[in-house]
Amino acid sequence: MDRIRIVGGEKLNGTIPISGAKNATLPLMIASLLTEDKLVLENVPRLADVIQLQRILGNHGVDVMIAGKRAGADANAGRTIELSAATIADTTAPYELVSTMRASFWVIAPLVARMGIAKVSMPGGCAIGTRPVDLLIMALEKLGAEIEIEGGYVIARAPNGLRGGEIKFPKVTVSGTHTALMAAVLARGTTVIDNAAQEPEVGDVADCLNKMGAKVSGIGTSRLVVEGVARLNGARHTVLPDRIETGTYAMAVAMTGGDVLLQNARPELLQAALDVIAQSGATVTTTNEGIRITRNGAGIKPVDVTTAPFPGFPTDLQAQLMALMTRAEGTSHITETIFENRFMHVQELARLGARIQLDGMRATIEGVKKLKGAPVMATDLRASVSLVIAALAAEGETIVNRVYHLDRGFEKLEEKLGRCGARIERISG
Ligand SMILES: CC(=O)N[C@H]1[C@@H](OP(=O)(O)OP(=O)(O)OC[C@H]2O[C@@H](n3ccc(=O)[nH]c3=O)[C@H](O)[C@@H]2O)O[C@H](CO)[C@@H](O)[C@@H]1O
Ligand SMILES: C=C(OP(=O)(O)O)C(=O)O
Repeated sequence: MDRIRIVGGEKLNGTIPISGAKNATLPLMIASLLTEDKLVLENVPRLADVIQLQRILGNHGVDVMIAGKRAGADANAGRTIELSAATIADTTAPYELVSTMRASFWVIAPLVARMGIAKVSMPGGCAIGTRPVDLLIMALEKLGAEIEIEGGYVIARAPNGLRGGEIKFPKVTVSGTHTALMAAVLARGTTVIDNAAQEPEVGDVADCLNKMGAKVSGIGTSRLVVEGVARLNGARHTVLPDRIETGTYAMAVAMTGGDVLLQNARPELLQAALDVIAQSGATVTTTNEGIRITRNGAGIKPVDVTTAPFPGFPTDLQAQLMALMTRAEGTSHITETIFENRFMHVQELARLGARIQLDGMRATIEGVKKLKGAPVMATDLRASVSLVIAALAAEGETIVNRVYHLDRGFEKLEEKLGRCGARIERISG
């Protein structure tokens, strides 16, 4: 199993190119199931999750080509992928494939919308809470699907097709909104999705669906209106930049000090996080090329932050911010409101010398003068990268175990940080 070795203490200086967003790429790939024509996606990050989803879609009969080559021939070949679901070979998504990644459950919506039936294993994904799918099921039922749960599978049936309906989510859910959207685009009549997630990745998927001939309005707001159409066509779409990768590297620079341009990053995708980074004492500047983060000399200031759905501070940056606050000059508070068990990084950060107390969903972080390297274990995607951030500022060597978590969502992490002066390497095997 690969590990990452970091020797802390170096400032970061240089340029980090920001990849396409994982959390947009996955539902965009799944949207290919909605049409017989070719969907071409550009700026696709080469990540373990993307490769796993290629396998899952392949199982349904989707032909996936990467920059002109067949999927699997050269996983690192290109950032343009072509997905062609001319025929759907299989409407079942088996446990072995779905259990590793939560987003793969979302195939349920396009499959039932196009084929009238889908049988999908209950999902896996990051261990950050119970992560139920009741609201996804509710959305499908509102559009006329009949749902049965059997042997760990959700079976959705709509032999006569889905019909438009009113969906009001009792809480903001990204997965629920993706599911509702992908089901509604091929339903007969109008669907209204209230309290829809406004996360930029949802907007990106809705934009792509419209390029495919869907009629979605209200994009970027909490009320989406979808006029169903009989069929969708192919399209070409460029995945938006990854705001979580952007925020992660911004916090890494705020942690180590230095001066880094986050190339292709778009500030409007993470304004709440950039505001917090600025409050912490780093300078955030928007340039034509992206976002520049600098911290030279000034100490890290404590902050008080609560995670919230977009446009609030994202839960996917909570662990990284906590790592940054371990070195703040004073006491910080971070409250997690989205996932009930997203504090797995706390005990690992403690191995490096962090002082963090948990009281339910609220963490109190007392900044320390020094962190010291240690062996640590990655527990989930964002928790793992928080350990990298802490290690970059820790004295001596840190070994991060279970790096496969990082590989799910951070493309070329060692290379991107290494080019900016970090002492970081992957130890294979
Ligand atoms: C692949 C992907 O895009 N993952 C992101 C997505 O996850 P994901 O789409 O799974 O997160 P949701 O927005 O759906 O979940 C938000 C909250 O709603 C709850 N809930 C959700 C569905 C449901 O049927 N019932 C229910 O109670 C969840 O347990 C959670 O407490 O959005 C999260 C919140 O921004 C991010 O942290 C994840 O990185
Ligand atoms: C939690 C995440 O992913 P997933 O929803 O796939 O578990 C994430 O991207 O931070």
